[in-house]
Amino acid sequence: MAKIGFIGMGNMGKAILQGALKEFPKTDFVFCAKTEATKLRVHEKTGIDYADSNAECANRCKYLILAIKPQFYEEVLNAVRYMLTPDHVIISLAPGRTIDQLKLNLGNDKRIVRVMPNTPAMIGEGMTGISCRKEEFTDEELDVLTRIFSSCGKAEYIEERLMDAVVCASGSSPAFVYMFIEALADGAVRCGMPRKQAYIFAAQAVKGAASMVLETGEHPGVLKDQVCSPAGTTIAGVAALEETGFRNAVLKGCEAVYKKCIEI
Ligand SMILES: NC(=O)C1=CN([C@@H]2O[C@H](COP(=O)(O)OP(=O)(O)OC[C@H]3O[C@@H](n4cnc5c(N)ncnc54)[C@H](OP(=O)(O)O)[C@@H]3O)[C@@H](O)[C@H]2O)C=CC1
Ligand SMILES: O=C(O)[C@@H]1CCC=N1
Repeated sequence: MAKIGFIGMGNMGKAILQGALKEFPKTDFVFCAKTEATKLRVHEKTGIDYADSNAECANRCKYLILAIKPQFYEEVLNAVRYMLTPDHVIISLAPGRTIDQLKLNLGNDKRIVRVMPNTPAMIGEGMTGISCRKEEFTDEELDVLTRIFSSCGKAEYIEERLMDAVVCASGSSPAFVYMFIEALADGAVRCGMPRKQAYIFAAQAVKGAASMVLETGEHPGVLKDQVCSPAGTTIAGVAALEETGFRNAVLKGCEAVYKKCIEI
């Protein structure tokens, strides 16, 4: 099996590497980062070999994962461009960068995969959208891609036009959920619960509710109705949230994410 290379070992690079190490032997990996400090830290922790430069990293792998922030793309692509061949599988994590834009930059003969993971990948509970022109890839290559991203949670192939929606639904949304958990815990603290305990109760409620949606396959509205007793506590809370435009606030958040994807 050919090598899997990472350029960037921050939040997402480390999370994907951690998952993929369960699927592939250590010797299959090589990485590069900007600073020596990151290279040494990751090498000491994982035993994975690192490259001296981004170009060397690209030269030593077949699957190249670009785990850098979008603002560093130009710099990194300029450094690796002449090492990339049509045999490389180039995997971009950047929101908003289309396959066409990347091909325009790197050459039409280059094969690009767009993925949108999320930070729960760090604990094997990620959700990743994968998009590529499948006809450009062999079954073995598609299998390797699935294995890499399934190793850190769920992974699904989607049409590229849905990539910005994936950023809303699962890429950025963990931040919204953490804000919700924080707010729930504030509410419980206000009612007298110690803060540490409040985070556990709130987070477990969110985790349990999410698992109910996934495991029962029920419509979220039906599951909500099961919690609301007539003239009970929950419906009083639901009514208050609706007054403040709770759902609309979330829709507005998603709209802002979507707009930023287009702009970026
Ligand atoms: N964080 C998230 O929730 C998600 C992020 N993404 C996408 O994933 C990508 C990576 O994001 P994230 O992991 O959060 O970013 P981080 O800032 O956590 O990590 C970025 C990494 O890139 C390295 N880097 C920066 N410049 C260079 C360079 N010139 N050459 C080589 N390496 C470089 C940094 O090196 P060093 O450590 O040495 O500074 C660092 O290891 C982005 O495109 C982001 O949009 C996608 C989904 C979710
Ligand atoms: O905020 C960002 O741009 C990245 C993409 C999705 C999550 N984090």
